[in-house]
Amino acid sequence: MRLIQVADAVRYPRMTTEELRAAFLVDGLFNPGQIDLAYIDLDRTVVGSAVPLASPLTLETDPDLRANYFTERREIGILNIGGRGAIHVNGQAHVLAQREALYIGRGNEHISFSSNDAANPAEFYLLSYPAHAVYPVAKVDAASAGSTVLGSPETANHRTIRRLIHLEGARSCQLVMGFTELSPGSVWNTMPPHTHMRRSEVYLYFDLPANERVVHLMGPAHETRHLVVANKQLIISPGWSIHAGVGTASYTFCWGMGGENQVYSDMDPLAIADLL
Ligand SMILES: O=C(O)C(=O)C[C@H](O)C(=O)CO
Ligand SMILES: [Zn+2]
Repeated sequence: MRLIQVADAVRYPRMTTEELRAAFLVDGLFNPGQIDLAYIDLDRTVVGSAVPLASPLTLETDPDLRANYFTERREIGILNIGGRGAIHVNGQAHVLAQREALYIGRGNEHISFSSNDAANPAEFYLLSYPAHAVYPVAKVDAASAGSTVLGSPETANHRTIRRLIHLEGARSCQLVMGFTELSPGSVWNTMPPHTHMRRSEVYLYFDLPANERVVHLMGPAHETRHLVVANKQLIISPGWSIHAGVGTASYTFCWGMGGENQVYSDMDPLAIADLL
């Protein structure tokens, strides 16, 4: 498992583009026929992907976790961004269509992934944090997701936020997870921006055409930087950083958070005019 060491707010202003990308951007996920995992030293986040082809893939523990099995002390949120597939938890199959999610709580020893059609494989995105208690395995489909429409076409930020794992939905210890769909013609996410020192956040950008990019903004309001992000790349956002972006085309992104407060609306809002 790769280890990613995130930079702090003091070191961050002097970092080069290459250093910023190494500390805050994760790529190389979603390899066909593989499970890929990365451990981030911020809120002990594990991100990963599973793309099963003809044979199922089993989620093994990793020596770095010093755990007998992956969810011995962890919970996982999983969003399928590919074709139809199934997640098998202790022998029970949970079928997930595209954009459906599964919460797996602590204490589930046997987890594997399969695709219905190897030619159009499921692409499971995994986001995991330590868990202190057991919450039940729960599937979340589009109909049961909480949704909020924000922004407007005039400001190119019209979008639908879909909350999958949260206080009023599938319950968890610290994970809060969902995805945001940009409406056709809208390209801005999370603008005006916010921070939340109580939680770090991870953004996985997807459904972005191969030659298009998202210019992701990070940093404290008075010291912003950008990261140019391609499809299926992921951004790590510490509590002190804004997380917003503008695409050269519409896209979708999965957001997920870990920390000590699961209230989605617990944000410290910033005005656009505060940004430097
Ligand atoms: O477009 C948005 O606005 C978002 O999706 C915001 C994220 O959900 C977020 O930052 C939650 O803290
Ligand atoms: Zn946020």
